[in-house]
Amino acid sequence: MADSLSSTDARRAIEPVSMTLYDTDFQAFADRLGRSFKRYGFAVIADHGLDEAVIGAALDDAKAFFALPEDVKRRYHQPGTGGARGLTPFGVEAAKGAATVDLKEFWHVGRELPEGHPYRKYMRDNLWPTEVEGFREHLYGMFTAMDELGRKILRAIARHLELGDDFFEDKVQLGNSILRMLHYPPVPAGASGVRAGAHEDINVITLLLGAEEAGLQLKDADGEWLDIAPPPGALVVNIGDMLQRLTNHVLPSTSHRVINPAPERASFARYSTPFFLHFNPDFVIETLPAMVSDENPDRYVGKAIMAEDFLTERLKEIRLI
Ligand SMILES: O=C(O)CCC(=O)C(=O)O
Ligand SMILES: [Fe+2]
Repeated sequence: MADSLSSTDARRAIEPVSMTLYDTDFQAFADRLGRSFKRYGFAVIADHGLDEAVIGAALDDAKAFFALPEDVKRRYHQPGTGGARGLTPFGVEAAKGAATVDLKEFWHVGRELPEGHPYRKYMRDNLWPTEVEGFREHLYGMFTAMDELGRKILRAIARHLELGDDFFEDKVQLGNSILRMLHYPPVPAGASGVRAGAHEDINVITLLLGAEEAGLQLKDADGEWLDIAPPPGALVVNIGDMLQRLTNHVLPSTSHRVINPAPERASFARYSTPFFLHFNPDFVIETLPAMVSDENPDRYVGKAIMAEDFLTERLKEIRLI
């Protein structure tokens, strides 16, 4: 019998693009990726090449941290700071305009900058729990790996948009990017709220691992919710609002959510790890002239905004500041 919560049919499932094509036929990779983004706002990348040991170590440490007693975990919560670093406890974040909070807790790792760097005023120091050995090394290793892969993927997006392959490099190389280690605990029967309410990501692109545990859905152009069911180990990538805005919606930022598990998976936790790749804080987001046409007039005339100001506005909306 059809399950009304899982609406994907095979014809509409996102076809994975293999990262091996990146080296053998970059243009073909860029085109396939670009087509998927234009169609769904999402792409699925197989064979991403991230070191499994790096991913595994970070994930094990995150699981160990989330298993600590609540009062210990809460020592790493800094209320009112945008949740930029450390723990955001269960029951704090809510999707923009949502009535209920999301059924999740998460840990944020950000970029580390040398003493005296001008961007330090935008980036707080990371927090590192002393209870989990190796946490700092493993989590920052994962941050660095995701940051590099994200910049590599942006080269393909730039190729697809015909901007010059290194277009994004000097705009994101010190971006205010965030690695989010997410924990969705088991959902008790009759729980109110959802794991993650419908939202769009704020940033440039998001790289997501761990979405093979069911629940992630995107809202298709016709309003239908489609399951995103990546093959094991694949990377899900989506366009965020900042890139949608820069490209005048040529690349769409698509609404997505994580629905609660089916009864047979309700006693399982879900762990996923989005990396939110951001622009450098002082990059000004202003419609690219090449993305404006008669059919697609500039949607943001006179609305140039610095990446950091855009982020602050949006964090207020999701109750993080
Ligand atoms: O957990 C997931 O699969 C997606 C999470 C997500 O969309 C987010 O944290 O922005
Ligand atoms: Fe998201």
